This record gives sequence, C-alpha cells and structure tokens, in this order.
Amino acid sequence: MHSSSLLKHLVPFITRTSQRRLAAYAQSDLVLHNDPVLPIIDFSSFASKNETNDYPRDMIEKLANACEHVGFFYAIGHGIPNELLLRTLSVTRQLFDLDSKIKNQYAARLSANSSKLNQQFRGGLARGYQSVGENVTNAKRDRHEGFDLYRDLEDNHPLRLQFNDKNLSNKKLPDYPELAQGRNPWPKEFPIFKETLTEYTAAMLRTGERVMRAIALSLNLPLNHFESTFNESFWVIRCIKYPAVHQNESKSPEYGHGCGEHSDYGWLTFVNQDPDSHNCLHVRTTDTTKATYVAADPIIVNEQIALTCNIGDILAFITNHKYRSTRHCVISPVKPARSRISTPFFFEPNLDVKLRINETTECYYGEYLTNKVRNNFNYYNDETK
Ligand SMILES: O=C(O)CCC(=O)C(=O)O
Ligand SMILES: [Fe+2]
Repeated sequence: MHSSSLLKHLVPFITRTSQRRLAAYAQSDLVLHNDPVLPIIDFSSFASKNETNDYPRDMIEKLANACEHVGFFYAIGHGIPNELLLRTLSVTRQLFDLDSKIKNQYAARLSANSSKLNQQFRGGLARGYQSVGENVTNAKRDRHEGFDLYRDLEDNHPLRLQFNDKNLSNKKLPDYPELAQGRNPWPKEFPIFKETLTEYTAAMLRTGERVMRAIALSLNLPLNHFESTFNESFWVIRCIKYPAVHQNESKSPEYGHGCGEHSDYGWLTFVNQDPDSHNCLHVRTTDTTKATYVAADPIIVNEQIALTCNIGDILAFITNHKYRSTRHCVISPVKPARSRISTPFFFEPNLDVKLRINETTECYYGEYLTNKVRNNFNYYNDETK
C-alpha cells in the first residue's frame, strides 16, 4: 500500500491498461513510487458543445476527484488518432536532428532583444529554437532542446492590429505586444514540421474544448461556462528533446533536470510523450514531509494513446485552489535509453481575457503570460546578454 494521500485517491485501472514496467531505479535524489498510477478519464461524451442531460455522472465525479486531489490525469476519448500523435513526435525528433546551423537560424534568442513595438517581430518572445540549457527553471539550466510555438494571430486580428503604429501613442494599450505580434519562425528547410504541427494544433484545440466542458460540469457550472475564455485560445506548444545522460552526468551545479520542478501557467496542459519514455515525467505527491513523486509514464488504454493532462495555475486560482495545479518535473533519460521527445500542448485562455491571478492583481492573460515567459530565459533578465 502507498502511504501518500495522493495515491489514496487513485483508481486501480491499471489492469485494464497495457503498459510497460518502470525502469528499475529512481535517478538522483528523487523518491519515486513505482506504480505510475494516475486516474484515467474518458472524455468521449464531451465532443459536442450541445447541452444534453445525460452526461456520465460517475465520470464527472471521477474528474472532480482527480482535479481536487491529484491535479493530473490520463485523458482518453480525447479524439486524436494515435497516428497523428506519433507522427507529431516523429517529425519533432527529425527537427531536432537537423544541423544546428539550420536550427540556430530560428533561434528564440534572436528575437529576444527586439523589444520595441515598432520593430518587426520575427519570432517574438521565445518563439523558436532553444539549445540545451537556454531554458532556466529554479535558477538551473534545463537539460533540453526546445522549439516553442505560440498562436499566430491572423494579419487582421484586432489584438494584433491594436499595436499598429498609429495606435502606439495610445497609453491604454495592454502590455503584451510581443505575444500579439510575434510570428512562429517555421524552418523553411523542413516544411513538414509546420504542416504536422498545424494539424496537431487543430486537433488539440478540439481536445482542450472537450476537457474544459467536462471541467465546467465537474465544478457544477454550465457545460459552456468557459467557452468565451478560450474561443480564441492563445495556445502554446513546446516541442522538446531531452537528451539521454550518463548516470554520473545527472547532477551538476549549473544544470538541473531535463526540466526543473514547476507548475504550468494557464488552463490545461496535454502532454503527448514518447511511448518509449519511462520514469521521466515525475508528478509531485501531496506528501508535505518530503519531495515524493509518481512517474506519469505514457500509457495505452484500449489501443488508444492516453494524453497526460494537468491543471494549470489559473484554473487552480479561479477555483480557490479547490483544483490543484500540481508541480512536476522531467528527469533526463539515462543511457542506454534514447533521448525523449515530448510535445506538450498548453490549452490557454484568450490573450485579452481579464483574470485575477492572485489575491491582489487583475490583468490580461497576455500580460500574465509575458511575465512568465520572460522568467524562463536568462537573456530577458540580464541586459548584458
Ligand atoms: O516533457 C514533458 O513531459 C512535460 C514538460 C513540462 O512539464 C512543461 O513543458 O511544462
Ligand atoms: Fe509542465
């Protein structure tokens, strides 16, 4: 039996799932429970936004329970074919296999200094390629390569147009110009990346809507309660490669884990992770006496790849922390395992949704996100770089 209170709430569905055993040991100083059990929730009843009266009560209760006590769950019935999930991972792996000269042409840091409104934002605040160690979490460099994509607002989108030159003297403009004006720097040498990620985005947006409907019901709110907050979702995708490390390489004063411990920012995160990846994504339990984790390994349920889903800080905040935004981290794969690819999709509010982000502050989601993103990179915080 597990003693942590998180695990008491987990449902023993594991016998219905096909999954591989965990790698035998826990890396570094983390204490790891060896049963990667998170609740498994089926969202197939929420594909439509038409209200009906016969939503499965047991599923909604299970979802409420998962959001309150765990903050993580496996989503099935999400509507995305396995083939698209796997193709996205495979194309992302190929992207990172490109020559670094090509990848660096699309580097996020190239646009980091273009902070003036009237400049052409080629990338615009962290869009594009990041080499290993550029991302910083808890003051340590993360051991991953990334390629970040954000919603690209259309040319004539009012949230983009508001920053046009003729409006620049308008003192009341919101403070998220880079996000609204940025463009994803799609590598022209590898057009399949744009094609695939665009298809993935469309599918993930439908999934996000599905899950947010179920979340609304789980909070005793109307099915479409959150619709107006995400109908122009300013989604984010992080394409990530975690290189495999040697066992003795895994600790260093400068470098932390594959991705240091954090919680996510907004509504919901859906992690599409490498099916080969084991013992990497670690979810913190509610044990306050010491840092303990469960591994959220990839699972397949009834031949369907489950998405690993977690609650973001804003959803936690607007529910008065009834729903948990659970901290998690990614431990680098250890050789001889191969590098790990994941493509987390962050289903987020519209840029111009006004949010209360803590007890005293209300701001636009775009402003909140701008602050969060700047803190992830040293070059935004250190003018000399
Ligand atoms: O790669 C993963 O599995 C998760 C990454 C993550 O937690 C994040 O990007 O916020
Ligand atoms: Fe995360």
